[in-house]
Amino acid sequence: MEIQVLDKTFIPFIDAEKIDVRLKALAAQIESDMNGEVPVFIGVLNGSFMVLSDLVKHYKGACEMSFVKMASYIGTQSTNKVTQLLGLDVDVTDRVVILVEDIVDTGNTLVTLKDIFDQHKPKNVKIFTLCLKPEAYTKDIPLDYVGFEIENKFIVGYGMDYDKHGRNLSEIYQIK
Ligand SMILES: O=P(O)(O)OC[C@H]1O[C@H](OP(=O)(O)OP(=O)(O)O)[C@H](O)[C@@H]1O
Ligand code: HPA
Repeated sequence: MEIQVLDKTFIPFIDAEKIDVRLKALAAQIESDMNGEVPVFIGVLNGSFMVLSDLVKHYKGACEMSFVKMASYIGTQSTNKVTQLLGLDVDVTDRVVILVEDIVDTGNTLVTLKDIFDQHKPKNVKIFTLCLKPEAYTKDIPLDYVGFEIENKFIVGYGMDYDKHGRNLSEIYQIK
């Protein structure tokens, strides 16, 4: 059934059961890749709150988790855009970090995040994303765990917003 979010109409795209089945499979894959390591799952707010929660429920091994948020602001010079990481409260030195995203689109967010995390000298940074738009992603950071490769159309729900709305939808919808 079509839904309306603000001024846009969306159609059902990935249902809750399909998301759950995929997360369960990926959690098992991560577990088998860990070889006894205790990973630190790091969700990137706001969008990743649902996916991290549901992913770790399927992860049966030992793990830690936390969330971070990117903060972009204009510096003293109007062209000087600075991006900062807020909330990293785990020492990730020599740890296996799994960055958890709801979506990788252009990859701009990911490039900045990966740079910041690398400065903390982790053993390894792996990238998890529930959705990937391969036509839009032109960066060369390898994506280790991808839930769904999707076409280059705007989606909403399951944590993802359209102008701050629609994050609470339990399924993913695509713009009509
Ligand atoms: O690959 P990109 O083109 O960089 O897009 C992906 C990013 O965009 C969204 O976050 P957003 O910055 O909208 O913040 P939000 O998570 O609070 O919605 C999403 O959660 C990713 O972090
Ligand atoms: O398609 C999208 N939907 C919601 N948020 C996003 N951030 C990047 N791409 C998207």
